[in-house]
Parts: sequence; C-alpha cells; structure tokens
Amino acid sequence: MERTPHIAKPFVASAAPAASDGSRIGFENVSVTYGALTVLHSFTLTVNPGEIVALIGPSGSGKTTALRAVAGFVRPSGGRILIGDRDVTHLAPYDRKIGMVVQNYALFPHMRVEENVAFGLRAHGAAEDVIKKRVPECLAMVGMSTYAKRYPRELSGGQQQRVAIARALAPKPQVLLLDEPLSALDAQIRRSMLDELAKLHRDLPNLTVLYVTHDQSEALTLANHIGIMRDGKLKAFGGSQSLFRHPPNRFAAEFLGRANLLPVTDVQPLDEQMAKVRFGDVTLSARNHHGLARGSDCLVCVRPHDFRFSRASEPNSISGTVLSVQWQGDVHNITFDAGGETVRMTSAPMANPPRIGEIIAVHFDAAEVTLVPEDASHG
Ligand SMILES: Nc1ncnc2c1ncn2[C@@H]1O[C@H](COP(=O)(O)OP(=O)(O)OP(=O)(O)O)[C@@H](O)[C@H]1O
Repeated sequence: MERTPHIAKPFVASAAPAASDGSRIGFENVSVTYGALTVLHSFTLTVNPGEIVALIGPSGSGKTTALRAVAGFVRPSGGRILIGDRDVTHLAPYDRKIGMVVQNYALFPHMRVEENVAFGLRAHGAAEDVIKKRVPECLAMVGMSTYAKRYPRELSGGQQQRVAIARALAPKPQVLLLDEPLSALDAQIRRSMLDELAKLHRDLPNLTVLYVTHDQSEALTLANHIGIMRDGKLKAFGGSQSLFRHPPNRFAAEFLGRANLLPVTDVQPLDEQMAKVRFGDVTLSARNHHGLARGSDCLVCVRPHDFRFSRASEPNSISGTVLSVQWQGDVHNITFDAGGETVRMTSAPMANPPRIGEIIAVHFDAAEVTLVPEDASHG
C-alpha cells in the first residue's frame, strides 16, 4: 500500500542512558476508526523495554495503523497508548520521544546525508557542538561515515535506509518504530540489512523496537516476540520460537512459516506435555502444548522439515503416494497424499528422490510437533 512518508519530529536527547522502564510501549484497548470503518479493534499489546516485537499479518490487517497510533499520526477513537508510564495518547508526535523509519526512506532530497541526520537535533535547538559529535557517531553506527557529504539521490536504496535509521537514532530515542523498513530493497540487501539491524540492537540493548512487516522470515530473524494481526485484531502473540513451534490456532500456524495441519481426532493426554491422537487409522503422538481436552478433535501441526523418511516401522509414521518432487538446489520439496490430505515435506537433496506415484513412509519426532485447536473456538 502506498503511504505518504511521515517523519516523527524527534526530540533532543539528554546524555542520560535510556531509563529501562521508560521505553515500554503499551497499547491498552486501542481502537482506530476511519469514517465508519474500524480498523483497529480494542488492540492490547505490551512491548517490554529493550525488546523487538514484530507485527505481522495480511495486507490491511492494521499493522501500520497500530504503529502510526504509537507515533501519533493517527488519533485513537478509544483506549490509551503508553510509553513507559506516560499516557501519550493525546501528545503531539514530536513530544513522544520516538524515532521512526518508513519503507520509502523519506530523506530530505535537498539535504546532504549529514544534514539529514542533524535535522532533528537542530530543529530542537541542540547546540552545534552536540550535533557535530552526534552526527558522525550515528553515521558510524550504520556504516555510512564515508557518505556524509552525499545527497540522497547519490545513494543506493539500502544506503538511504541506513541514513534514515541514523537520522531516527540521532536524538537517542528510547523507542524505534520501523514500518516495513526493508521492503523496498532487493532480497540480498534485505538480508544484510537484517543482520545490521540485529547488530544495531545488540549495540543499543535498551532500545525498544516495534517492527511492522509482512515478511514472516524478517520477523522470525529479528524479533523476540511476534504479534500476528488479522482484521484489526491481535490473533496471536508470543515468543518468536514458541509461536512458530506451538502456534495457538490455524491462522497463526499458516501465517508464520509453512505448516501441514492434519486433522486428527480423539486427543488422549499421555502426561502433562504429550498426547496421542488418531489420524485415520494411525496413532500419532504430539505435544499437547495448548492443553486440549481428552476426546477432542484438532489439528497436528507438522512443519515440512519435520518429516524424515522411515526405514522400518518408526513411531509417528504416516504413508502416502508421492504427488510431486521438486529439486531446489539445497532441498527437495515433496508433496504426497496421505488419506486425502496433501502433505508437504522438505528434505536434504537426494541422489535418488522418490518418484511420482511411489508410496513413501515418513515420520516425525513427537516432541517437535504440536496439537493446534481449530480456529472456530480458539481463534
Ligand atoms: N487514512 C486512511 N483512511 C481510510 N482508511 C484507511 C486509512 N489508512 C488505512 N486505512 C485502512 O485501514 C485498514 C488497515 O490499514 P493498515 O495500513 O494499517 O494495514 P496494514 O496491515 O499495515 O497493511 P499493509 O501490509 O498492506 O501495509 C485498511 O483497510 C486500510 O485500507
């Protein structure tokens, strides 16, 4: 979606280090309405100090609206936004002590790199000697020291985005909002920028980051926690690894990484963690992370890379007829039909992959897969 670039007018930093609690971002039942359309419904989320939280979700799910509500560019129709203990719901953007970077750089074209970075400091009356010291520090942070005298048009997209990040960080904000900061860059630059953002956060561990992206691999790479949005609501939230391994519903399982969601019946808890289920006439075991009730029906979430070919009769085996085999350099992607379900698996490349129509047996490690409730009751 095209958006008008907005730059949060930053504040002038004090030399004091970020007070840890002061950088918490809190959404408390925040609703946002455009005309008759409510695009954020009672949205509640806390981003703890020093954390990177990624908001992901389909186009139009309200990710950017949530971010812009924190920045102060949209006014909630209900609820509160807190930064630390401060209720900032009605504060102007430049009073919120945040930095923001949007997808299309939004640098001032007529200003050199160093002037762009100095802009926020100067606008708030920072002393020239402070600016002189801070601008090179920020350019060094993003590896752009040698480009200080260039104009934005003389930079690549990745370089412009580094400058935008330096500009956002110049006033030492406690909170950094990133709205699809890498989406205008090509895949290779995106990967290296992701590494740089991760390093930047290691260097600034008190910085609280809210990161909006539609790219789940960016979210998994960078974020401590991930929120998955749909229709202006938070549908799932959790630690990145936990959410990936134990998605709380079908939507989360399908949105965050590829997943096979096989319909299974008759949950029989084995102990506090594991349960048996039936998949057709086969008995499978899996983690019962969400505590599904005895006798209930649900889904078992098996990631394509969780399957291994079975040689003998392994536990947790299923078999099926190969539908497709695709070599992708570093992996083979295989689909097979198991009792009417199309199942996807990936494996290390094989010299003799199975052929279409062949019957294969595969198994998975019960500890690696999770039972997932159907969305209707738990979504
Ligand atoms: N200024 C506006 N006026 C009216 N409707 C708007 C405005 N801004 C956003 N919307 C609508 O609000 C909903 C949420 O938009 P938002 O940009 O927050 O979604 P998103 O999840 O960030 O989407 P994308 O991934 O496509 O950027 C969409 O239906 C969008 O059309």
